[in-house]
Amino acid sequence: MIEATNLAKKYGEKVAVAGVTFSVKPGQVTGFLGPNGAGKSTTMRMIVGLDRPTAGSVIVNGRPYAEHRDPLHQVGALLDAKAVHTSRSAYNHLLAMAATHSISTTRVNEVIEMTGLAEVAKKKAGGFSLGMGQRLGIAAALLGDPQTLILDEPVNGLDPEGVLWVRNLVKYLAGQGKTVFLSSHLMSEMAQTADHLIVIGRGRIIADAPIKDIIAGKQQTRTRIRSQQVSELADLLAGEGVSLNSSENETLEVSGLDAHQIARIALDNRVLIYELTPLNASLEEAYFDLTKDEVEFHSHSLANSGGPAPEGN
Ligand SMILES: Nc1ncnc2c1ncn2[C@@H]1O[C@H](COP(=O)(O)OP(=O)(O)OP(=O)(O)O)[C@@H](O)[C@H]1O
Repeated sequence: MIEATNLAKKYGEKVAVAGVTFSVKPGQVTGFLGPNGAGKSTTMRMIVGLDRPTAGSVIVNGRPYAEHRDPLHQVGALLDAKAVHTSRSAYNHLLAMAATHSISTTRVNEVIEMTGLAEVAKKKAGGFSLGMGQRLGIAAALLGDPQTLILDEPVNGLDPEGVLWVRNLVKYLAGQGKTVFLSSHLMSEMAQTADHLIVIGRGRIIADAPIKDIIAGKQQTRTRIRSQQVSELADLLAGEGVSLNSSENETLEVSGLDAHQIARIALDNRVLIYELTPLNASLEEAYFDLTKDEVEFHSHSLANSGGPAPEGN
């Protein structure tokens, strides 16, 4: 269990975290989402005592991280996968960690197996690919079989098999009653992994709810229609509160009317429809809705910038 109370961090005049109160509960996967610079890493770093709060407090499993006598058994964290001795092998890196925390060599071998590092364990970590580095960081986080796991962008750089593995691993650990807190920018992945979400923007919590409620909170559901008479149908459906979008031939996306209403109008007007699909709002849409005013670093659309620079110049 992680409990933050009015937790705040300023770097000089820059407010990175603006006094957040939340709890991350055991037995479920809690996702931590937010735009670049929103304060996710800073919050995670404060949880494990790597950054000192400017105000407020955070406790893990009942006490501040630094007050635990067996920290690796309490909290496993992956915060910066590059934070290893580059000249040490993965095996020796984990062995050194284990030795200073009374963890057996058997457990070192176990986490190496679990994370798929067996073949490269004796190689220098400095030569690892991004994905291998991530696996080593996850191995280190799991070393003490901790009650609470904090993973900052754990799937960054992992191949599809690795992404699936992390998803299954964190779900399994949550199922064992552990507390799992992870950040990711991959919405589809988060949607499949997390039970609960905390969304942060400009250092403030903007949502803290079960993921299904966050997706359901996206107000307008859309329906996709396919028909050879889309323009006729569009005229029939148009009205106040209805929005219509036709991006493909014979296809119309409608919001403001449900599938039943659309079917009724089509039938009454003898318009033949060959597809009528309610489109569930995605986490990505809900996320964009929630964070649209909170993005610090905006990208420019390709349409405005004239597209990407041509290659080879
Ligand atoms: N050591 C530091 N010194 C000064 N400012 C910092 C420092 N670390 C973070 N910040 C600033 O604090 C804010 C929050 O940063 P943080 O890294 O926590 O965001 P984040 O949500 O993890 O972003 P990202 O998704 O890009 O990793 C940003 O504006 C960042 O520039």
